[in-house]
Amino acid sequence: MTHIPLSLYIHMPWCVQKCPYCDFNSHNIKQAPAYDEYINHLLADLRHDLALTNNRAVHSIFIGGGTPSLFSAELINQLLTQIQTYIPFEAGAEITIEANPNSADANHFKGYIDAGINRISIGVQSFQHDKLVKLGRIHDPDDAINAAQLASKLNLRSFNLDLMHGLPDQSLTDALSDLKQAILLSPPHLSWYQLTIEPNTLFGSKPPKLPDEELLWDIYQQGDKLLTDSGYVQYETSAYAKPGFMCQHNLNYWRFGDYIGIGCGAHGKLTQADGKIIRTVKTKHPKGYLAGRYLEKSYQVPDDELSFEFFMNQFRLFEAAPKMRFVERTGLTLNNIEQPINQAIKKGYLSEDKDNWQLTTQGKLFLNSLLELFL
Ligand SMILES: C[S@@+](CC[C@H](N)C(=O)[O-])C[C@H]1O[C@@H](n2cnc3c(N)ncnc32)[C@H](O)[C@@H]1O
Ligand SMILES: C[S@@+](CC[C@H](N)C(=O)[O-])C[C@H]1O[C@@H](n2cnc3c(N)ncnc32)[C@H](O)[C@@H]1O
Ligand code: SF4
Repeated sequence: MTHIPLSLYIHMPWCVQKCPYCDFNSHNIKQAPAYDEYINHLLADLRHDLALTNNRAVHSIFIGGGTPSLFSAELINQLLTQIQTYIPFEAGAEITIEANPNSADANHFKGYIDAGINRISIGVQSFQHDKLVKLGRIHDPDDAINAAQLASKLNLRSFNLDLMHGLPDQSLTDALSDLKQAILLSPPHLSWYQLTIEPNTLFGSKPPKLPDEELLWDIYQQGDKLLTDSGYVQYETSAYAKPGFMCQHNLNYWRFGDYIGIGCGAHGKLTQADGKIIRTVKTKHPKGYLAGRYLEKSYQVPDDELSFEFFMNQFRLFEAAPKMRFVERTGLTLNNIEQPINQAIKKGYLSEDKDNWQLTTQGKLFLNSLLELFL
């Protein structure tokens, strides 16, 4: 177990304004406390989790939200400096912060790099003004272009642009035009999400009219081809990267690695020395969290759910899956899954060689049926 990489996720739960499609844990900035107070709570929260980490160093860090770029570079510096007094970072650890693309937030970029950040993920969503308005975004296309250009000039290892497609009133040309603009900015990583309507959002209660299935399929097919022709490799349904620039933090989640989760609503997964896998869930609402009630619950993943959980994560990735990774990260043996694996191969969802399993095109298309075999 000592070989399982350990990541750290840090949640910053405030935004200037809630976007009508967003179901992430974010709250209005008007209710935010002094940000340095929150930093102190994050550190206290981390101290409680240290007992579960078995003295491992941190392999990657992701500061997500909400809108982490509301935090000044000075506070991010304090946070990362303090964390290192508790837990060492591996040499070359990827350290990402998410940023909204308005100029105030972009002004923080340079200071973030001085604080140790080496990857910035910018929430662009679209480069078309009318789409941004429909999405309730408070930035305009030029802000996004400026933020991306700034990121590309700074001494970062990588930066990412988040784009969404399947937007209200979006044509194929609109969607491809967003991608073309993104490609011109040459981000090493591009996340391209299809807009989903989430129940607990404004769009959930008042759904906008979205492109029909046929158009969505065309957007996906042609967008994917455009990205591939431009040198991006799709390594997960929504994740594209130039070779060598896959997101180490997300890769660790999907390879069933371990992670500490601190901050409002953050999730963690921590394998213990005896092989038990513990999941932690932190208090979602800032009110409870700021009162010092960090941990909402923690529980052990039952043995009979481990293989499903492993494959649900691993098969999001299109890479070959090493069989020994299953053994190492679940503590189970290959005998435990011989029957479902053979069925998956028979149905054409998987192929295998001595050391690896490989998801087939059929497997990608019928992922749910494949995963059900492990229930
Ligand atoms: C937590 S948000 C982070 C970034 C930052 N707060 C921002 O909005 O710029 C992560 C990303 O998830 C994507 N996302 C959020 N809600 C979505 C939805 N309903 N459907 C598809 N993608 C969504 C957006 O691309 C967003 O940038
Ligand atoms: C949807 S992903 C976007 C990643 C981005 N596209 C990139 O490549 O950098 C990030 C979001 O997922 C959520 N998230 C990630 N890890 C989490 C964890 N351990 N606990 C709670 N939320 C998490 C947060 O809302 C975070 O802002
Ligand atoms: S999409 Fe980003 S800015 Fe909008 S509410 Fe969600 S976390 Fe906040």
